Amino acid sequence: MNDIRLLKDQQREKHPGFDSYIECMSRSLLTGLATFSLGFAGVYFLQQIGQRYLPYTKKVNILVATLVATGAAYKVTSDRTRACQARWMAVEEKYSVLQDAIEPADPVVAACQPLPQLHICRDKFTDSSKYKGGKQAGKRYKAIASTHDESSEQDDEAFEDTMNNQSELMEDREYDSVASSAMHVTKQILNIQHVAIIQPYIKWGPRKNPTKPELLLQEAEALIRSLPRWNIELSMKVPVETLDKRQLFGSGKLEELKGIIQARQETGTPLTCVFISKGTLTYSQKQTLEQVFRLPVMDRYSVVVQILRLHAVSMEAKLQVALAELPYIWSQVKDQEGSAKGSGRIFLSDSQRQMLQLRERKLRNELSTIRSHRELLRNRRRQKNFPVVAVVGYTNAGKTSLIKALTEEQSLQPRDQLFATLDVTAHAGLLPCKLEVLYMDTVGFMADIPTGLIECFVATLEDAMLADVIVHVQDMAHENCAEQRAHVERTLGKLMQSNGERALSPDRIINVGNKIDLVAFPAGLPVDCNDGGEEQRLHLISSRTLVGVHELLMEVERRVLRVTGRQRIVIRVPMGGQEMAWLYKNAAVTESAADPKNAERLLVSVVITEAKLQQFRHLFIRNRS
Ligand SMILES: Nc1nc2c(ncn2[C@@H]2O[C@H](COP(=O)(O)OP(=O)(O)OP(=O)(O)O)[C@@H](O)[C@H]2O)c(=O)[nH]1
Ligand SMILES: [Mg+2]
Repeated sequence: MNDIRLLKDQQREKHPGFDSYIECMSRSLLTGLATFSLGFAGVYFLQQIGQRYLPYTKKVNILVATLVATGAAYKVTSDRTRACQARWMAVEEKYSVLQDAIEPADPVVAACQPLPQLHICRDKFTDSSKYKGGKQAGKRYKAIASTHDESSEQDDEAFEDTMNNQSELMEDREYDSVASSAMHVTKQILNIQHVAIIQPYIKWGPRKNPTKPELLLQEAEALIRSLPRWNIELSMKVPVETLDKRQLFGSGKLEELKGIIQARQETGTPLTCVFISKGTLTYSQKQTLEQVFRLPVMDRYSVVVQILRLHAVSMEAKLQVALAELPYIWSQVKDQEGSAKGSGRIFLSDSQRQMLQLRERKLRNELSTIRSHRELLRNRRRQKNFPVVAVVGYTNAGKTSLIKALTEEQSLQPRDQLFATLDVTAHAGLLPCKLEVLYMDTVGFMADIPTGLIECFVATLEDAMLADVIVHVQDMAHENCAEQRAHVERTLGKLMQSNGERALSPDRIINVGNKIDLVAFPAGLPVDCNDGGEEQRLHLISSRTLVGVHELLMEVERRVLRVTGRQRIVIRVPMGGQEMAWLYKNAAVTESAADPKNAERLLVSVVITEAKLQQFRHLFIRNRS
């Protein structure tokens, strides 16, 4: 059964008109069958009447009726089948015309190998809703998130319905062809890619990047390695005067690069695309470079989109990626229109523009529905009074690994890939005092990612910004640790400001230096990573070997209790009284033992907020006295 489905999917992939063909053929067969039945019934009926006047037997009647009905059915079916074929061809033709209209007109570029298509199924997350980490974790999270009332279940059902509608947006062939032509990204990445990476960098001047070109190149390589089956065949850094030139590189440099790529094509594995590690290439830069290299050219934006598409598991992440693609396509359209020496060919037809506008509206609507659901979940969490600890940091710093170490949730799968986590997910964990907290895993930050791309993910960080405590994970083994830290702090600060959230007080932030197992201590520790007061102290840990994780857990407990105004106290309560039930409901009971001085009383250790403690006093202690 699966094979048939796979075969059908392959046909659909190859022939856009496949669906209409199948539909048409089924209808022809049904019409043939109906004609046969009607024809048979009609002729048989006439023959029955004629029998009165003609000397035919019943057998002859049936024979004649069958012959006439078969003839009629054959005629109708063959006519309809021909119509079917014509329609199929028309749909195929329409798609090929559409492709021609948006593919580069240059025959050389058109002859470039198409980008690969990979069917990759990832299952890092257990569910498309707001938690990950296996059945058990799912259950725990659901228990935490749910208020057990009917209205919340109805909300969830309505939400599920909305989710089903959203899949339509994901299956839009017209959009897919526009996106693949504008960004060279494909919906399914199938084949092996052989990539040449070129890292342009400004050698001097005010626009020089503070990060060393070697590190920029390393990051570009890490981006490509995040795509399975994409192989790096060549990688080089190229100095440029400015990143805005029409052909990006000077003419001499361009010739040199062309020579290197050509030589490579003739001797080694043929390249399938060139990745220019610049945020966004303008339309004319891309056109020029594609013509020179005779290969499809991708920029950081389109490579990141490809990675995001691969890692987006939940519907929210998929919608966000879909929305993140639109600014890029529009910017290419704008560039092409603005370019005086444009080829004169229209990049997008009017109907395609309308389609993009409509798509954007729909995506925004769907996302706002999801966000209100997220807010609902957040409110439920607040009602339940669980402290929330958000884990943030540069991509690949080890956020997911740290949560795995803190919660011992085995099903979490950290991966050595950039943007492996694309959903904000919650994971329950216990502090040493037995207080339950929720750790939020978040999307990683990255420098030199165009704002349009990241903006769509900002909303997912809302949970992080509203968290009680923020754990900022830094990769100590990365050469660029200090710059990465500064980038995360800058971005977080900006996000807080633009959202009007409470300021990011140092009290709420715990700085964690991860991967110390990879660092030769102490020389490997960047000097500026450990300055600042006690609050900004860097907690050195290894999520892999678990060194320092317990101490970090103690620190998380200390901060959570302080920031949320909770305290650990021991209360003496009567055995079997209302007090105990009240405490279980309103505080975290961490231990209870019989009171050695009074057999009728219990000593209960609780973690409780000041407000709840006042309430307890008011309800029970004052009444007693
Ligand atoms: N040696 C070592 N490797 C680590 C440590 N922590 C994480 N890693 C590795 O670093 C890689 C990235 O880990 P993740 O936990 O997925 O990182 P992340 O920050 O969640 O990454 P994104 O979700 O992609 O932003 C994985 O290969 C981990 O195994 C550590 O303490 N030591
Ligand atoms: Mg992660």
